Parts: sequence; structure tokens; C-alpha cells
Amino acid sequence: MQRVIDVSLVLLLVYLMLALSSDRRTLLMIRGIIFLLLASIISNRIGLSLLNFVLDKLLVGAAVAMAVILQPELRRFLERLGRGDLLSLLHPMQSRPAEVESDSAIDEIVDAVKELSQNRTGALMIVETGEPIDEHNFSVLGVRLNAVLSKELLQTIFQTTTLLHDGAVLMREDRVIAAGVILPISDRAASREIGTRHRAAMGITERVSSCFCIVVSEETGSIAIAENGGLDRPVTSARLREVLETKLAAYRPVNLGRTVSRFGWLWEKISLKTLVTRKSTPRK
Ligand SMILES: Nc1ncnc2c1ncn2[C@@H]1O[C@H](COP(=O)(O)OP(=O)(O)OP(=O)(O)O)[C@@H](O)[C@H]1O
Repeated sequence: MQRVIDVSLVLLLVYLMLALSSDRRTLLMIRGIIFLLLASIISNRIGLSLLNFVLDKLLVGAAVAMAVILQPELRRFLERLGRGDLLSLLHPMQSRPAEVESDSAIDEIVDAVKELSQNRTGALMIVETGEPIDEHNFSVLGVRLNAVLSKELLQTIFQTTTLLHDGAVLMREDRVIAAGVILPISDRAASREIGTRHRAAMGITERVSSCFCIVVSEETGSIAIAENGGLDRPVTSARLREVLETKLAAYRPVNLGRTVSRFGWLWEKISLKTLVTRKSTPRK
């Protein structure tokens, strides 16, 4: 019985750690530590004392390094614990202020992108699909707007005559949080032959798994979707709608759907799927 409680508590701890972060690199680190932990337990069990000694030291070093690197996540975790906000720890999605990503927001995005594409107006949009992105992931946050999302607003922002058109727009649920956001550029070999707007989209999605980017090319008017560091292009507006509907479905207030999506979300975090990066399409 004691053993069952022990294992359950460890599993709960792993769940909380995975739930804490939406950042891909953080998840990889947590997996690394879990791997070291398992290797240490196995080496102890089969009596490989020297290997066990080295793994133990490595684990201590990794734990200290992780505490330093994950300072913001740990602080958030301890704050919630201190507030007694245990429910939000068990149900990370509930920590979001509003869970409804309305169909009308999807319509606004698709309509804006269609028009930007037809007019060959370059655009870069970040769509959050999970926990809010840690601002440290941006090179420059840009100008905070926190405005209601509309196609007119998106189209206006990307007009080359506006001060905000350079950089990306950050969207959360049905709001435009910021514009003129400068993103880290991807330096993957495959991305070098791609322009900076597309590389910026790949760069942020490489670092943060809880978002995807929509890119409209100024040169060709083509629409691209960047996700997990990969680039899918050209995509049609119908495909864009499909992606938005699938990715944002998690925030619709349908209880059954939300429960299923939570398991899907956790599965996505644990599975190797997030480790596999999609091949980017080189520029024609
Ligand atoms: N790091 C960045 N973060 C956000 N936006 C960026 C970044 N770098 C470039 N951009 C945007 O991309 C624009 C330049 O696009 P560039 O022509 O180099 O890229 P591209 O991928 O070839 O796109 P396009 O097909 O539209 O020409 C800049 O004016 C700016 O708005």
C-alpha cells in the first residue's frame, strides 16, 4: 500500500512539473532529469555502485541547474502553493483567466489573413494555444495593446505606414495583447534560406510549444503556419481555419471536450511528438 502511495505521489509530482511549463526546452530538461533518476534507481538495484555514485552526483548538479534555469516556473508554482490554489495546479488550464476562444475570433483572424494575403501585406501573428508565453522568450515585447481582436485591427497594424507593422502581433484568446513584438530568429540550417519573417516564426515556435505562428509573405502573399520550429507553406485559408479550430478547441467551454483535450494536452507534453521537429520547406 505504501508503495502504491509512493508511486502515485511521484507521478503526481511529475504531472505538476510538466503542467508548470509550456516551454519545449523546459520539458526536455524535465525528461532528462527523469531519465537520470530512473538510471540511478536501476544502477542502485543491480549493484553498479560506481555508476550509481556518478549518476547521483549528476542528478544533484542537474537539479541545482534546473532550479536556477526554471526560476520563474518554480516561483509561479510556489506562489500558487502559498495561495492554496491547489486546483489550478492540478488543472493548469483553469489558471487561464478566460477559457473561451470564440468562433468569431477565428473568423476575424481568417478574414484578416485572407485580405492581407490578397493585398500582399506582410504579417506575422503569434497565436497562443496554452499557458501565456513567458515574455523572456521574446527579444523585444513591443507595444502592449490588450485590445479586442478584430480583422480591422489586424489589417491596420500590418499596413506599412503604421509604426506597429514591423514585428509580430501576439494574440491570446480574443485579444491582441501586443504588436511590434521582435522574436528570436531560428538558426536551423534548413531555415537559412528563408527570410527573417518566416525564421522569426520558426524561432519562437522552436522555443515555445504552446503557440503557433501565422505568416503572410509580403513577397508572394502566401500564407504559412509555423509550429514546433517547422514551417508549413503555402496553406489555404480553409486549412488555416481548420488549424485554428483544432488548436483553440481546448478553450471552448464544453466540459467533455475540455476534459478530453486536457488529456490530449498532457499526452502531447509527455509524448515524443514534441521532440520531433517538422521539416521546414525551403524557399522556392
Ligand atoms: N525577429 C523578428 N521578429 C519579428 N518580426 C520580424 C523579425 N525579423 C523580421 N521581421 C519582420 O519581417 C520583415 C522582413 O521580412 P523579410 O522580407 O526579411 O522576411 P521574409 O520571410 O522573406 O518575408 P516576406 O516573404 O514577407 O518578404 C520585417 O519588416 C519585420 O516586420
